[in-house]
Amino acid sequence: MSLMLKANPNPNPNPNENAKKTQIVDLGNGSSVVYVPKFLAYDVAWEFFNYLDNHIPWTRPTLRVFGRSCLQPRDTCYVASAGLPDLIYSGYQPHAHSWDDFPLLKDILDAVHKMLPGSTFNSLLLNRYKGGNDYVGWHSDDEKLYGATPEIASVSFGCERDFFLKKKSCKSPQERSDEKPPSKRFKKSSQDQHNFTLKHGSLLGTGYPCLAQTPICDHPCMMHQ
Ligand SMILES: O=C(O)CCC(=O)C(=O)O
Ligand SMILES: [Fe+2]
Repeated sequence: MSLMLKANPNPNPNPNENAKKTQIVDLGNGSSVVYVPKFLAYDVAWEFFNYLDNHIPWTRPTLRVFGRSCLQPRDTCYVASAGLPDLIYSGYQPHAHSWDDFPLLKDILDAVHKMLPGSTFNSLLLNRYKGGNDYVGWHSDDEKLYGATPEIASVSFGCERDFFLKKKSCKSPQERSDEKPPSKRFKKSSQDQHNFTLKHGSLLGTGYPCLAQTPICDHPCMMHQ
C-alpha cells in the first residue's frame, strides 16, 4: 500500500535517527530523490496500515487506456484540499475526499512536511496493492494540476515492492501504461534506470527542488512504476 504523498506528528521517538539514514540519490540532469527508509517506526507504520486498509473508501475504477477499457490494477482513493482543479487520469476523475474526513492522513502529511522542510503538499492519491498481481504501470505524474515541476512524496506500508524510475522518452505517450503486464513493461538492465526497494514505513520524495545542488528538477522528464 502506498500514499502518494503524507502520518503521526511524532512518528519516531528520535527524529535524528530518521535523518541520519536519509539517502539523497542523484539521478543526473539536476534531478535527485530523497529516500528515508525508516520514516515511520515499524509498529506505528503497521497501525497506520491497518487503519488505512479498513477505513479508507477504496475503489477500483475502470480506466480508458490507449482506447481500451481496463480495470485499474490496484485500489485507489483520492484526497485533496478544497479549490484544487479536478484530477483526471486515463479518462477517470476520482472523487476528491476532504482531509477532514481522515485525521490520520493529516498527521502523515504533517510528518512529511517536517521531513521535507519547505514542502506544501495539497493532494494525496492512495494506492492499495492487494497482492503480487496488482501494480502501477510506467507513467509520469505530469498532470497539469501538479504544475511545471511536480513534487511528489510517497509513503509505503506493508510488503516491500520495487519502484523504478527512468528518463522519459520524448516520443512516449503520456498515458499510464497500466494495461501492460509487469513482465512486458521494462527491461531491468536498461541504462538510466534507478531502482528503489520501498520498505514498510519508508518515504520517497521526488522533484523536491532543495535536494539538488542547484534548484533544478526535471521530474516531468522522468517516469516511474
Ligand atoms: O504506489 C506507489 O508507490 C506509486 C504510485 C504512483 O506512482 C501513482 O499513483 O502515481
Ligand atoms: Fe506516480
